[in-house]
Amino acid sequence: MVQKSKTLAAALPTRIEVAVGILIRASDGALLLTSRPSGKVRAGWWEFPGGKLEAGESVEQALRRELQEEIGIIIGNCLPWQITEHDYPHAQVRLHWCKVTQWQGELVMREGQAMAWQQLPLDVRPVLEGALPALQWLSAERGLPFDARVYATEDAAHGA
Ligand SMILES: Nc1nc2c([nH]c(=O)n2[C@H]2C[C@H](O)[C@@H](COP(=O)(O)OP(=O)(O)OP(=O)(O)O)O2)c(=O)[nH]1
Repeated sequence: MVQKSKTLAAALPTRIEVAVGILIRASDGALLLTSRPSGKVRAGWWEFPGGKLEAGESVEQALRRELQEEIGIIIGNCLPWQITEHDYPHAQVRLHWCKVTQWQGELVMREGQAMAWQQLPLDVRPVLEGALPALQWLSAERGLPFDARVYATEDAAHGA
């Protein structure tokens, strides 16, 4: 039994820790979505900006670094919100969701992404499945209905 558990543990892929920022615009509560750059898995799909934690980094440190590197802003706050997990064929991820309401600098898409300020329900498609729980909770917070089926469909048009 011991040997079997060890083998099983060795076979399980490591869960990847990801820091994700929900940027909320003060004037109207809009949410920032960005498209995944070419060269990445699911290129062109829409997501909230963020990325993987590097060794020794906290969620806030990783989010601060990723948002500076990818969209050119320096965040002023990082309010931990939810933690979710999702299993993709390419990776098993743990998503650390933070709300961000203050930042400095102009948004610059440094990896050739597209960006869109969005109200719920989102107009952009397709959206990463791993982001759907966050969209569901955000919708609930705003008293809005949520239907996961309208997101993440392969045949839906890209972008709005
Ligand atoms: N940023 C972000 N990642 C998400 C969301 N939903 C979701 O499932 N993910 C997943 C997709 C990826 O498997 C993982 C993020 O990894 P990534 O490859 O984009 O990270 P990264 O920017 O550090 O990229 P790299 O250095 O490996 O090129 O988290 C989301 O809303 N935002």
